[in-house]
Amino acid sequence: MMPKIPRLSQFRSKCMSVSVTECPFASTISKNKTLLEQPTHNKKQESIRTSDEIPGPKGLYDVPFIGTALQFKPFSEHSIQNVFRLFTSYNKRYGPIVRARMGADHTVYLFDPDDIETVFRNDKKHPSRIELPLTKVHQKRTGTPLALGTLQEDEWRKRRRPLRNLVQRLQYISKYVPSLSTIADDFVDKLEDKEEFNNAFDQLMEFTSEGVGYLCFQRRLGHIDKTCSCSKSELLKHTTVYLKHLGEQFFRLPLYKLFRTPIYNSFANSYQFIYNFTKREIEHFKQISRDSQGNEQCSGGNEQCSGGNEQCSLIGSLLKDGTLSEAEICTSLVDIFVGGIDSTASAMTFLMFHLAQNPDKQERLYEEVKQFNDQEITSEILQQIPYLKACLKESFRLVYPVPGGTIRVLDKDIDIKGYRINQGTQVMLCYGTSCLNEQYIKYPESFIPERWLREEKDIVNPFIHLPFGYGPRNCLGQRFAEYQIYTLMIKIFGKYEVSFPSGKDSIPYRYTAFPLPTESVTFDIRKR
Ligand code: HEM
Repeated sequence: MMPKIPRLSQFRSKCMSVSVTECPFASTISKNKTLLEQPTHNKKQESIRTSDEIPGPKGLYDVPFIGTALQFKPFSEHSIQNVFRLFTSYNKRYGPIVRARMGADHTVYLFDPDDIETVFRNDKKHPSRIELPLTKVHQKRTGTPLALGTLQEDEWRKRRRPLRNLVQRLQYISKYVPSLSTIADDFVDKLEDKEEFNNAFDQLMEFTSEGVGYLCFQRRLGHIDKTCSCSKSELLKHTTVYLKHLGEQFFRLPLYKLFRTPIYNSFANSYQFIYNFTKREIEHFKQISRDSQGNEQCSGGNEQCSGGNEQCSLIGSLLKDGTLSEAEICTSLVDIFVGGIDSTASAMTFLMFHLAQNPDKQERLYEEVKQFNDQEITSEILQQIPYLKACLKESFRLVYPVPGGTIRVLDKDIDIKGYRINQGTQVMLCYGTSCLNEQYIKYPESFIPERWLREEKDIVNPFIHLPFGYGPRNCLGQRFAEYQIYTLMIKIFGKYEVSFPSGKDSIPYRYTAFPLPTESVTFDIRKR
């Protein structure tokens, strides 16, 4: 169940009354910053205007495809990999509701958290997402089931239900925390006697693939190699190639629809490798089950099971559930495996960066986590780290994990800011840019984890910061990702002081699906 988010009206009055002198962060923030302004209200309009009247780029910019191309380099300063900057410029130029060309169709961009809330609250039971063109072509040619993220309606519901009952269940995922703790210990052992944590993003991918691999296949993949800083695993190599093509598919001319381009072949080859690997794991599980016939199988809900039991696996639980075919189970495991690698590694890279840049915040975190650093991390410990959770949330706000926000396709007509947006329209909910807009959040440029702590958090509208999405189509792996991040960060920040090499003050990145560093990242580390 998603936690219920209160409506904005319940806390707006409090939010509006905060002044700089009352601000709990006043010591760390310069006082000449603009105060939070009142977000625009939805006013009842006397006559509703059509969506054609929504402000946005017009003329040549409104011509299908050409209009989209003109918004990007070399015709403008914006690049496709940093598309959220284009969204920000729309907001500045046209206001809180904008309509612009995206390919053949129009997309409506919403920036006001009130309006984002309205769309989410009108989400149907089976929210639609746009199709991934490369994946779709691949599925047509090979006949493999489509990924969960691209399914719609009943097909999506059928696939998501058994996964939701396992991967989103606290009790089920908590079983994996001790194993994640061991994996984190192995990872931190690699840093022993080192003064640098080099190639950090790639190394963190090894950690996340080891963790999510354990969730999917109930065994260690051996990606954390103490002797080298970059795993040579074929599986990880293919996953990296697959994720790259997956993320870049929107930014390429879809020539692969006409013939098998080198990019298509590389994508298909990597997918097939991961799929075959997963299929072998399923066969292996079935063989073990046959060999130990008569032993009771654990579907993951067993209180006594630590998650280390061979039979307490996601594969076993999905086979036992029986609603998905074996091919669908295989595809679902691939979805989970690939979904949890670069996403979580990117989140940790930027969290470490923000903490390295803010030593006072890092010190507060150290005080919170130092007591747990030598222990096996348990789900109880993960209830006692509010500051680490706030740090992650704040880090996500500054480097949004998805470019700009999320897309929904409207299921019915909705009236927003006096305009009728018709059923079937693609709507981009731009909370990923609004959370950096001082109209909606105070001191947007500053890293202030404190704003998310219980005492303070209700001064921020929750609908401007949803790093894992919202509603029935939210991120399936949110809980697992968070557990992985918390476990490793406790181990690292409980033992090391982390800083960024002098002379450097940023990590250049670009978005594929997630923000990925464009150059190797190194942190300086000093044992406490
Ligand atoms: C920090 C890490 C992660 C971030 C920031 C993230 C973010 C997201 C977001 C924003 C969505 C779309 C939600 C929406 O449209 O409302 C999503 C979907 C999804 N995520 Fe994650 N994710 C992360 C980690 C993971 C992990 C670890 C897994 C697997 C264990 C995973 C599996 C998925 C899947 C399968 C979907 C598609 C869900 C569907 O369409 O039903 N993600 N994620």
